[in-house]
Amino acid sequence: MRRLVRANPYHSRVAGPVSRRIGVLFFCSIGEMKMSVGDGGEWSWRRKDPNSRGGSGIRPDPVGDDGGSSGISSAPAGSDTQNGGRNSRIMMFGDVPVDLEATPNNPLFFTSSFNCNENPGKRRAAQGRDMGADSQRSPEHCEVRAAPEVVCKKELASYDSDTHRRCDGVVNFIKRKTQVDRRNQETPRSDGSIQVEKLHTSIGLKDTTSLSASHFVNKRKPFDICLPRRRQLDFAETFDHIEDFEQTYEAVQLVEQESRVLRPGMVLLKNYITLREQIISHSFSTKTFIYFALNEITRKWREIGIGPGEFYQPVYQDGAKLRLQMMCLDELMVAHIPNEFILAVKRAMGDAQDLVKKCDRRSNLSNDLPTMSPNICIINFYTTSGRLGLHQDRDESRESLRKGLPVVSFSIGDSAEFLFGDHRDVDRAERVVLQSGDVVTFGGASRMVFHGISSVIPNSAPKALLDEAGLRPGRLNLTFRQF
Ligand SMILES: O=C(O)CCC(=O)C(=O)O
Ligand SMILES: [Fe+2]
Repeated sequence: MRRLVRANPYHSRVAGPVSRRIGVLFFCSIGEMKMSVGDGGEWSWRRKDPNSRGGSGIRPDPVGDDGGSSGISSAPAGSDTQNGGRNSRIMMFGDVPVDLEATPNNPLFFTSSFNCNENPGKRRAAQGRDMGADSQRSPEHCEVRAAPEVVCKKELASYDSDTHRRCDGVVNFIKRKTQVDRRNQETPRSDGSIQVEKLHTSIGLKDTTSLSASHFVNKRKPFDICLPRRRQLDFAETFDHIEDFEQTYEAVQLVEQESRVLRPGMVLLKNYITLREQIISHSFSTKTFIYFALNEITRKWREIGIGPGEFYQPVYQDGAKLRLQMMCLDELMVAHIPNEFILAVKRAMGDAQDLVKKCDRRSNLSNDLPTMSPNICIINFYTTSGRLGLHQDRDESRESLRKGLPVVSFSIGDSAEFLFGDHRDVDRAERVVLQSGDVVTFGGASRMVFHGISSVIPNSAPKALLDEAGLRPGRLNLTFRQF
């Protein structure tokens, strides 16, 4: 772990008053802490059944009125018309070997985070916990959706024996899924299910397969996190403007400036990106992290958008559209996590650990906030109406969850209200505003903390970020994890 230079303005500001820190720690220590280890070990990012809302909480349940968590990307529909009514997007970088074990009970794509053949009552209860009206959707959705996944498993087996690396499995799989979707004709039936007829023989799908769950409609123009007509980020040019950017950026840092331990294992580094810049000038900095992130992500997004992985909007069997958008990534489009991101994450982790230690000298970091090596990066983009329901991040391996390896989350763009707590209960959750440049780390005793975004605060992004980088109004969030 690379250590922060100690003599820096950041450190004089990070810890905050002792009384306050103790208050936070005390409060948290008496809270009920659930450390349930769920389906760790399964790769289930963005593969959750959009109809299953909640489940074991593996993926976010976009708050309240949203259609649950998604496949590779999700975008709850909202009032934002600028992007066609979608209010969040997700994409993923990563370099994680994935063991794909598709079975009818554990299909790989769009699966629920709970077992499809599990007690339907239990599942329904889980779905209904905080999901609003849509929670009464039929649990069969999950079961019948196993069909294409089984097909894909077959495909995958042969794919694996090709030259492709095994770790491409997820992506290969998704590609197959995309092909299945394209080559099959879907006809709604009177009972609400969908008859799928094979149009292409090489896929290996049975002649007809019933699907009662969501399917793919409404292909749209690709989403771009930068506004139209903006030039693509040009690094050389960008660096010329960096001083201006920094000044403006700092000027709009409005709210609390103080980094602090939010609860055991959960650290907020305020205004971190800018502060880092004051300290490190000799290497890739976190200021450039913003630009780099935008550049990388925008580029990837565009690549993906024009490729086969277009967004689509699934529908319920009654025709209601899920309030999210999904995207399938092709293997060619999976990006490794740029090294610069990894460095920035490691530094942030080191600084968060320093803060924990500073607050409690007796802290044992390997328990309280262990170090992780990021190999997954999930990128969310929230437009100004975006939000994300309280959820636990439990998609990582059992081992990773058991060790409490932290999630490190960077915020860029508009500020947002971040909720966190021991329960999936908005009323009981604590709140903190995350601004552009803030980093939140949660591991150790907070690894399974419920968290979410209740709102994005419009017009709160650093102006320069919009002007210089052309970022669309909204919030970009990058979470790094170790599988
Ligand atoms: O946007 C955020 O700050 C949280 C994102 C998150 O919790 C997730 O992607 O799992
Ligand atoms: Fe999360």
